[in-house]
Amino acid sequence: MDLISRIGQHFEDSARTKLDALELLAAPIAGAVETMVGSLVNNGRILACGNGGSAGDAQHFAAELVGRFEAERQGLAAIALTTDTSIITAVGNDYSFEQVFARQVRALGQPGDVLLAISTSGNSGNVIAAIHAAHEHDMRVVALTGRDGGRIGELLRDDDIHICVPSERTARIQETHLLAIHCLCDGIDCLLLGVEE
Ligand SMILES: O=C(CO)[C@@H](O)[C@H](O)[C@H](O)[C@H](O)COP(=O)(O)O
Ligand SMILES: [Zn+2]
Repeated sequence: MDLISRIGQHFEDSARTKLDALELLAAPIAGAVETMVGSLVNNGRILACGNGGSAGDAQHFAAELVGRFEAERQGLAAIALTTDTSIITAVGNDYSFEQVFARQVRALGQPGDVLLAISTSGNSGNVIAAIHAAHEHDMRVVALTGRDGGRIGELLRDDDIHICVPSERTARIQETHLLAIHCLCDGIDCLLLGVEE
């Protein structure tokens, strides 16, 4: 396949994955918006974590809450647990890489806060450990996963929210995660500000 055809295939696959996911994901995304707004209006914070491309997604989400998405509003309390290389290297070096997010959840998380846990496989050990830490702190979890949801899908509680992209391909799952993140940002603004457009 030549490059132009490959690129066309990526565009088509990406668009199809997103459209196919709509029916399955609209309700959990809406539920996640309500969960996050419920936390934010009660002085809660959203902590976000993930590895690789999902670390970028965690930071993207936090930037749009602390900064802004499309509407002008006050900054909202979100922290990406992926950005402080001193914390990540110290915890990874002194404890284990599995603890790099959990340690931060235990240090920063308060009851009523929300953990946004992002993993395309649903099997990353440090994201799983962060979910356990969040549960210990009476935090609810919004999990963005893919494939069959992996181990994360099995450990979520009834009041957590699972947004599981029905695809087997990491790139497609990540692309749909970004769409879901923008839906979260838009929904949060909509509920907080009554933004219609
Ligand atoms: O962005 C990509 C692949 O598209 C990679 O950086 C990817 O995020 C990394 O391999 C992650 O370690 C995968 O972890 P996960 O999504 O399975 O939790
Ligand atoms: Zn990627």
